Parts: sequence; C-alpha cells; structure tokens
Amino acid sequence: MFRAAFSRSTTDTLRRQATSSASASRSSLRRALSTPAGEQGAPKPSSNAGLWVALAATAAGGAGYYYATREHPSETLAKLKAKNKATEESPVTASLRPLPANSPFKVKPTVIFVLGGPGAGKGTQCARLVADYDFVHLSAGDLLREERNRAGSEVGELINTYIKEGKIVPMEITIGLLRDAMVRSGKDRFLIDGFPRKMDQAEAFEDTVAGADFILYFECPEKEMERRLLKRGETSGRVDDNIESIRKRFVTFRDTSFPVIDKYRSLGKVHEVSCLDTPDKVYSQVRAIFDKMFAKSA
Ligand SMILES: Nc1ncnc2c1ncn2[C@@H]1O[C@H](COP(=O)(O)OP(=O)(O)OP(=O)(O)O)[C@@H](O)[C@H]1O
Ligand SMILES: O=c1ccn([C@@H]2O[C@H](COP(=O)(O)O)[C@@H](O)[C@H]2O)c(=O)[nH]1
Repeated sequence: MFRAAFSRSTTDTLRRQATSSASASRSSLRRALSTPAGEQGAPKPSSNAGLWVALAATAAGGAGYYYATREHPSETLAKLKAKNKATEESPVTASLRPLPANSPFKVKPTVIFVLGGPGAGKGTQCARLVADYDFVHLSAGDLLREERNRAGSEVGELINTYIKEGKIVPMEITIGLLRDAMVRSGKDRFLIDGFPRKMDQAEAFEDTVAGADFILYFECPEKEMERRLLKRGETSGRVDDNIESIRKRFVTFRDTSFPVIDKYRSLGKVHEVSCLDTPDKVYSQVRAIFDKMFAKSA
C-alpha cells in the first residue's frame, strides 16, 4: 500500500535534503517547514492535539488505522452521514483520518490534488470550481513562477532552469510554497493543482501538511495537449510553452508524474474526467463529481 511503501519519515528526508543544500534560501525553506505553525502566523495547533493524534494513531494500530481510514470519499461521507446526520453541506474532510503531527492545521483540511498532463486544462477547470464551490485554488506551477519572479529570491534561477527543462523542482521548495500559501489563506478547502508530480512529493506532502481526500485527474491525449499549449504559448509568455520544453514536459509527465496517478488509482482515490470536449462539457463532468461530495457555496 501507499504508506507502507514509503515508511521512512519524510520530514527527516526533507530536513536532510535541506541541510545538504548550500543554498541559503533552501535553508530558509527548511526553517519554514520546521517552524511551528504559530510562528508563521498560522492557527497554532496545540501541541497536545498533535500528541493526541499521534497517540491515537499509534493506539489504533499505526498502519492498520491508516489503512482503515484510507477509504473512498463516498464511503467516508456515508459514514459521516450515518453518524451525525451530516449532509452534502459538510465537506468530505476525513476527520476520521489523523493529521501528521507537524501539520500546520488543527483540523484536517479538505485537500484535492488536481492532476493531468501539461495543458490538459487543470487551471481552466479549477477556476470554475472556485467560482461554484468554496475552494482555494493553489497551482504549484504558479507559486513556483511567483517565487522565480520575486525580487531577491535565491532560488529564482534554479526554478527557471527546472521549468524550462520540464523538470521537477526539488520538493522542499514546492512543498514549502504550498504549505505557506495554504496557511496564509486562512481557509480549509484546497484544490492543489499540478502537484504532486512525483511519488516522494505525495508522501512528503501527506506526511507534513495533510492527506489528500481524492485526486481529480484530467485525461487528455498528448496531441491535444500539445495543440493547446502551442496556442497558449502565442500569448502566455511562459518560458516552457514552446515545442522543445513541451516535449520535455510530456516525458516527465509520462515517466515520473503518471505513476503517482496510478498509485492513487490503486487506492480507489482517483476521479477521472476526459478533457476532450469543450470547457463547458468538461466542467459538467467535474460538477457531477463535486455535487455528490460538496454543497455549492452559493
Ligand atoms: N476543454 C478545452 N478545450 C480547448 N481548450 C482548452 C480546454 N481547456 C483548456 N483549454 C485551453 O488550453 C490551454 C491550457 O489550459 P490550462 O492552462 O487550463 O491547462 P493546465 O493543465 O492548467 O496547464 P499547465 O499544466 O501548463 O498548468 C489554455 O489556453 C486553455 O484556454
Ligand atoms: O509541483 C510542481 C509543479 C510544477 N513544477 C514545475 O513547473 C512547471 C510548470 O508547471 P505547470 O503545472 O505546467 O504550471 C513544470 O513543468 C515543472 O517544471 C514543479 O517542478 N513541481
């Protein structure tokens, strides 16, 4: 199973990676990842709460407890409904599932990973979801571009090189940016767009921030994604919306990112939507999924 395959402590991995880095700003990201949430302006989780979560998880049998709670969201919803008459107005936050002890959240936030190949239409669909449901949309790519453009960023050049080459930026940078943005938002329902792109990122995020409730996967043939990206490249100004970078991004997606979707699929956590239609028609598939799980905010 997912977690069993990744039993090492990701926090330790993050710390090791950050420690071995000569970059000062990587060190500051390391500090950000290990700084207690309260010091980052986040709702400070009571250390007792973290302790109780950890103890509960241990007492309930560690991995067994985890597996028991890693269920399809509709099962979770059914249980919640039966237990306390929750309706679709209640998000499918898996309050049954433990938060990592060092999570910046007191209560598990709703986290949906929005995945799909480059140019599949993730951002387009997320914008619509934000308008209709009460979610914060965080695109990992946007956050990386923002950091790249930030005056004084010491990882700006590094990020730009990775993006141009279609490669995956070291995860301590991306997770640090995501975690900070989640905390800063002050909200608890997130669409995490374009992340995780690698298995170890998925593990690290779930171990240091929060578990994913489900994965919304946009399936699109490469030919169509290439067409969309080249068209977007006419006006986007993105350094990677050119044929050379696009092909490299496809290779990274096929070889490194797709296995993440497969892994979550094997856990029954993937909702797949075909992107080969107009944005409106794609969105009606997406809404069918969200309407089952979340109430409309309006
Ligand atoms: N269903 C669709 N049909 C045609 N064009 C679309 C569709 N959805 C999105 N597009 C267009 O395709 C381009 C890529 O869409 P979008 O930026 O949403 O993709 P993305 O998956 O977020 O891309 P990236 O992986 O690069 O972040 C945009 O120009 C968008 O307007
Ligand atoms: O988690 C992530 C997300 C993105 N990247 C890098 O950014 C580019 C562009 O991402 P988009 O999702 O298309 O905006 C991507 O090709 C990667 O180089 C990343 O490293 N990690």
